Amino acid sequence: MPPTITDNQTHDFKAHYDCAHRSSLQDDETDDAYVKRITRYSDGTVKLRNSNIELMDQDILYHLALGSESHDLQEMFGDVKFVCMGGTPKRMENFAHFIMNEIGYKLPAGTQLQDISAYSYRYSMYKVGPVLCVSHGMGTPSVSILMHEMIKLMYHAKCKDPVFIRIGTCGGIGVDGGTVIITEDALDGQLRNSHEFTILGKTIHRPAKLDKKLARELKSLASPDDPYDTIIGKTLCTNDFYEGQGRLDGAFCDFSENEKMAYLEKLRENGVVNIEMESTIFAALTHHAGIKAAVVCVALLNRLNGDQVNAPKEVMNEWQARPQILVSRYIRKVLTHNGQLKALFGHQGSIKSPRRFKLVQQESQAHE
Ligand SMILES: O=P(O)(O)O[C@H]1O[C@H](CO)[C@@H](O)[C@H]1O
Ligand SMILES: O=c1cc[nH]c(=O)[nH]1
Repeated sequence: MPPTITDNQTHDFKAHYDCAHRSSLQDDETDDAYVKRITRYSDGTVKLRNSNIELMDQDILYHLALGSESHDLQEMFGDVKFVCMGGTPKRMENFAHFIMNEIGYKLPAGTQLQDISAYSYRYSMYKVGPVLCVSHGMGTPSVSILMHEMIKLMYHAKCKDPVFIRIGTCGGIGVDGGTVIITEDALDGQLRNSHEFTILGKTIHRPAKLDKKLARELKSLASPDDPYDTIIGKTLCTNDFYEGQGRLDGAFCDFSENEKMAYLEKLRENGVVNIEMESTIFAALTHHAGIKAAVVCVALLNRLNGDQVNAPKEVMNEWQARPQILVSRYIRKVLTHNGQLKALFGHQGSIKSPRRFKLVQQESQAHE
């Protein structure tokens, strides 16, 4: 059973979590080995931490418009290695076109990229060989629902060791608009490195841990030739864009500009470099599922200078391509290392290709 923590214990959740968790370990078992044992079969395919699912005749992934009986999920998704997520359907469609070009993937003759989840009218999903590109909407509830269904999809499809990456936007703290930020630790509104869940009326916390090695690997793929900075730092995850992020320009505001600035300075002193709205739930659920994950966002503004997102549309489109370029370098690197890029797609190429993004994006917009 996961640890249960009551309200007055939340300050001590880490000790409590560690204690409950340690009691499940077998002799001499490390934490990593324990998580691997309960979340992976011996061949690396995803194992669910919920035995109810195995007992069901069928599992309907309602918000994806897919089902374990209505679709051959293993045939459709069994080769997926990377699940890339971001807020908007358009961003993920653009990314699908971009990554298709980057890995040289060819769709079967006469076919086009299609939104697999179109009939859910909730999320959009595109598949480009081993890469799934999925929109997750805004905020915790939307991401949480998607994550449950994506993790179950990985299980039904028998995917081996998938990597999940959120490709997002954020407000920077002391960093210029256009800076790419890789999350080191995701913090909640009270600066705790966990996500708070209310389950059966009880408050529990799950650690919001991302894969540090993956974060460093992504950082190493930033090129000195990139005309922007790529940094690693802590990310604050809030439940709101306006008051929740200390903005003065919401429909309501009961704090002063001085109070706002003192709060943002406090965040900065705590190593927070950006604010967005999905990182803790994304980190907590991937960690709980034993899935390697990262969050890469681009800052749309420096919150120390203001609240309004007012960069021109073309500038913002170019900024939003930056995390996608970094993630595509990573995907190419992994596929190249596994010999898959050449074997699957007969294509090697270079892993640094920011200029190509614009072309692919323009082509995809021309198809709208
Ligand atoms: O750009 P995406 O990934 O949608 O994410 C960010 O943008 C939204 C707010 O504008 C929030 O969901 C925040 O996390
Ligand atoms: O300031 C910002 C910009 C994008 N997304 C956020 O959540 N906050």
